[in-house]
Amino acid sequence: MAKAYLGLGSNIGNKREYIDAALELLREHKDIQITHSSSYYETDPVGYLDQDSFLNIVAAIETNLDPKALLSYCNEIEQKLKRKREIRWGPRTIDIDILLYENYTSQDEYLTIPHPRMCERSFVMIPLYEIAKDISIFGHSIGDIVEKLGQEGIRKIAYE
Ligand SMILES: Nc1ncnc2c1ncn2[C@@H]1O[C@H](COP(=O)(O)OP(=O)(O)OP(=O)(O)O)[C@@H](O)[C@H]1O
Ligand SMILES: Nc1nc2c(c(=O)[nH]1)N=C(CO)CN2
Repeated sequence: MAKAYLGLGSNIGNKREYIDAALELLREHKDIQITHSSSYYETDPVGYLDQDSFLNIVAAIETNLDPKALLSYCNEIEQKLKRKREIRWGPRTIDIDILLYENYTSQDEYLTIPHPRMCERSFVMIPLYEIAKDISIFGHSIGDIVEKLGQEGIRKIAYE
């Protein structure tokens, strides 16, 4: 089994329902177990600013799928939940990114791991830090990365 971390985000419609539906579809796969999931965070949009705030979480999984098969299942979930690609970094019902997959690295356009923009995104790093306090990415400890990013534009939501 390989350990991987997924970043999930939604900013259209009932954002929490989309995130929860994606988690459920991940759970339904026989080769994926969700071991931890972070709190939900309301986050200001990054990259393309003229859109609603996002709901973001990070989930830790154990999986027998290889990275490409995992990506293709994540894409399948995005399609099921009616994700449309219209504007780069624009609004979406659901987005699932593979952030890390064991010590695996890959750099092709179809799949780059670690996710190339993760370290500059507080909407990824803060929830990731909540469930993975001891990891390092590109030789930097996650605690240092999170401290540098700060807490601006991200608010933890206290759902029941
Ligand atoms: N680690 C990764 N996780 C998910 N998709 C990836 C990854 N690396 C490359 N990709 C590729 O990126 C393509 C575009 O993904 P997507 O439309 O979700 O980008 P985005 O979420 O809008 O932007 P960003 O990549 O900055 O998060 C996907 O079709 C996928 O093949
Ligand atoms: N706050 C926030 N901003 C984003 C997000 C996201 O999930 N949250 N995803 C993007 C493309 O992956 C672009 N911008």
